[in-house]
Amino acid sequence: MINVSNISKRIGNVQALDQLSFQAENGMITGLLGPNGAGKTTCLRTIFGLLKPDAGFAEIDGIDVAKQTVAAKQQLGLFPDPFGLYERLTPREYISYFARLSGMNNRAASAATAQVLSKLRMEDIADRRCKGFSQGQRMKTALAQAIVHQPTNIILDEPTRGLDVMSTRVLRELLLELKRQGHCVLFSSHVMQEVAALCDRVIVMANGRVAAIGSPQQLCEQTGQSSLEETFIQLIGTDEGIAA
Ligand SMILES: Nc1ncnc2c1ncn2[C@@H]1O[C@H](COP(=O)(O)OP(=O)(O)OP(=O)(O)O)[C@@H](O)[C@H]1O
Repeated sequence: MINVSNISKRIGNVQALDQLSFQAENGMITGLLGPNGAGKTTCLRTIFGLLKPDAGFAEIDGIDVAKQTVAAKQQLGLFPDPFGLYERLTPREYISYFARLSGMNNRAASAATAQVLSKLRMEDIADRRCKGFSQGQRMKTALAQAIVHQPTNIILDEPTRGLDVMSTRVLRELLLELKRQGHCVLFSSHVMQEVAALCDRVIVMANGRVAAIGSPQQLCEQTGQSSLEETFIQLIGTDEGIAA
């Protein structure tokens, strides 16, 4: 479970996060939806311990990220940019390298790598070099890297940005599978339909703040709108920077 409590963060002259609070539960997909500049990336970077909040705190399974960063990150996986894989390595080499970086010895890293390769049904590509991989194969490798240390929680920043339709579908299936396995999945997006199709709960963000929280259906009910598009426009005040 991820708990964001009253986080504020100023970057230069911009109040990127302004008393932001929400929870993302296990066994659910939670979406952070907001227009460009809403603060989504800043929020995820703070949860991952890359940025220190000016006020407030983020907890991963009850562990304060700023105070016990290493312990908190053991329960957290960050989905990396699938376009930045080490091309000369095979997925098995790449994933086990990251498993060792997370503190596992060679034997544990090999076992964890084999397990995640099987979990994501990647055995057929496990020992091929990543160079030349399709987007879907890259994405599976990137996701395997994020979850090889078996974190309960996974965060993804705009994971479908730049992906083709097929790869987007692969990623959606993978996220739903992680949810079924009881993981807490938190991802950011500015694509409305993606959030509506995948998320159990949506945190609508604008100007570093929570504009509304609820399931897609609850958000429609709250605003009295029948379409999500109208709902988000009403909540955020504009549709600029939000994609259908
Ligand atoms: N390193 C930085 N230097 C200056 N301003 C920054 C920096 N990082 C973030 N900001 C500002 O903080 C605000 C929030 O940015 P953030 O990247 O978190 O938004 P976002 O919701 O992820 O947007 P996008 O959908 O465009 O990626 C923006 O106004 C942005 O310009």
